[in-house]
Amino acid sequence: MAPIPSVEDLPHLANPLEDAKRTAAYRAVDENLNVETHKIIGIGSGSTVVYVAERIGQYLLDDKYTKFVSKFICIPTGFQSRKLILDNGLQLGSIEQHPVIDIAFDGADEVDANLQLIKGGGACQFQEKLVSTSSKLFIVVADYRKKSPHYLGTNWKQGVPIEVVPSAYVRVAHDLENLLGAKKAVVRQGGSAKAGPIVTDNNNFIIDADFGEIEDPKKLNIDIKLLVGVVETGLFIDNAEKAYFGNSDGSVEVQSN
Ligand SMILES: O=C(CO)[C@H](O)[C@H](O)COP(=O)(O)O
Repeated sequence: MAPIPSVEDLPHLANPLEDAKRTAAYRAVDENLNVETHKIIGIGSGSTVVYVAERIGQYLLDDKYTKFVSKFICIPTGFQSRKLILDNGLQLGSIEQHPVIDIAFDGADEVDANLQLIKGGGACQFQEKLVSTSSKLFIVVADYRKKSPHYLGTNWKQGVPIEVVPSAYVRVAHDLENLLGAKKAVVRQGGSAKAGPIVTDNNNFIIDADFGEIEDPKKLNIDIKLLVGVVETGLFIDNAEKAYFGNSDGSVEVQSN
């Protein structure tokens, strides 16, 4: 028996930002996961959702919850999240087998006051969108830096991540700049870890398109989706139910519509 550690008694992590991420994730799980009624769980990608999987893994080890949590089927949003599920002893499933998800948790790059999101900093937004829009309840976990002071694009300056079919990247980048007014649309590179573009879990490329501050994310999302060659955008519209923002002082702000 390993009772679930209470959020208040946790030893500090290496830095306050990690503490903020962990507190947000643990509270999001504790306050939204219903072990008796939820069976199919979506697990997103990024550094904050690591603590979501960790918390659900703690429930699994607590005798009070084992019988429920051992029956959970967790649906990943990519390679990293598959590994998180397995490393925490949870059961892995696929969205083909479970197209309706009870609850999904994921991180975000920026969240506005209406709970519209930019996602895809980790290049997983297609599968993240597939999972979050297949979920009856979608909960965002983030640290305080992700809360937008105004429009999307105020804090997240890297641009809207857009997954594109590789052969269409020049055409899409051109259309983003010339038809939709992006200031810059660049194919994301692998950096020192890889020569050439990043290839997503679906074998596509990512274009980061800088639209500055985005006044109407709903319209922009539709406009981008209509471009030939676009697989999915990193604008998550009218999808999230709540966002948990962890602060470095240990407090958590919960935003809901
Ligand atoms: O969208 C994502 C990956 O594609 C991530 O959820 C987003 O980048 C947030 O990551 P982190 O929790 O590390 O800040």
